[in-house]
Amino acid sequence: MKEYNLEEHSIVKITDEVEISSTDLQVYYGNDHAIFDASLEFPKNQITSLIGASGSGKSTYLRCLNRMNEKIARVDGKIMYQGTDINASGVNVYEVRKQIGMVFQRPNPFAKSIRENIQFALKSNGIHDKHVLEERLESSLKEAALWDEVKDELDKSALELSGGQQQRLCIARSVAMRPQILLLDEPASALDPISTSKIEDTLDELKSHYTIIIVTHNMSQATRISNYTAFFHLGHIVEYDKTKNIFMNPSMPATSDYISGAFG
Ligand SMILES: Nc1ncnc2c1ncn2[C@@H]1O[C@H](COP(=O)(O)OP(=O)(O)OP(=O)(O)O)[C@@H](O)[C@H]1O
Repeated sequence: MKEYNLEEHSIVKITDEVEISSTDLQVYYGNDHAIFDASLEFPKNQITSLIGASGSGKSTYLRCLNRMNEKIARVDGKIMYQGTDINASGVNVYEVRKQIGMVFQRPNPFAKSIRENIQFALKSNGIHDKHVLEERLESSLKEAALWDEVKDELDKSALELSGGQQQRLCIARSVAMRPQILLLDEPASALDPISTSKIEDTLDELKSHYTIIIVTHNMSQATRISNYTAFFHLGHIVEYDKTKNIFMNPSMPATSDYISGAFG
């Protein structure tokens, strides 16, 4: 692979309202420095894609945004959300994760009914009113575009759903908590093209209510769904801009080489 000057980068300041941002974020796994000086601002109610070759640090960075890394890595730097640094002492990690939900690469529903998958976390958070629980069940499944397919079998095991339906159930489970931000780590990479397209349509609908940050290896997907894109290389954010600029007119040689398939 060609060597690039990683001291140089091109990161736009966004003009839209910022929902969450990182400043000079560093992540270390033991002695390995995995993320270098990552400063980014994410626009509210829009979709941002994180792209880059395998091992470039996309998932590590994403996981920092709701403190999923804190047991496995050392994280320095600030992540500001609603005026608070989420890593500051005294900040409750469970509250952070209620506001900033996460959907993983492999669908991971609980081995419970569809209804329980949605209502379990709500009940654990003190919501026991049956009317509220049923309303959240229906609204979340509708938001994740799954309601019409499952409304007559809500007590069926989630494990009997297809992979694509399971992933939409995981999205519904996240939105049931009424977060502000949804983080998704390659949510469609294990799915067929039709299920992928349904997930993309769902995300497009969801962005009017949620700020969405998605890791994807699929550059056509980033082009189709995201407003902004950040390109990662060897733990550095090399370029961040509106998606159309990243793909039509990249500023940095590494971005240009990556999107034209020279490596990755
Ligand atoms: N739990 C971990 N322990 C130690 N090192 C890790 C851990 N997770 C990731 N790394 C290292 O951190 C670097 C970034 O990995 P990361 O998974 O964030 O990259 P990525 O761009 O998301 O890759 P992929 O696209 O393959 O998922 C890599 O060198 C990886 O080996």
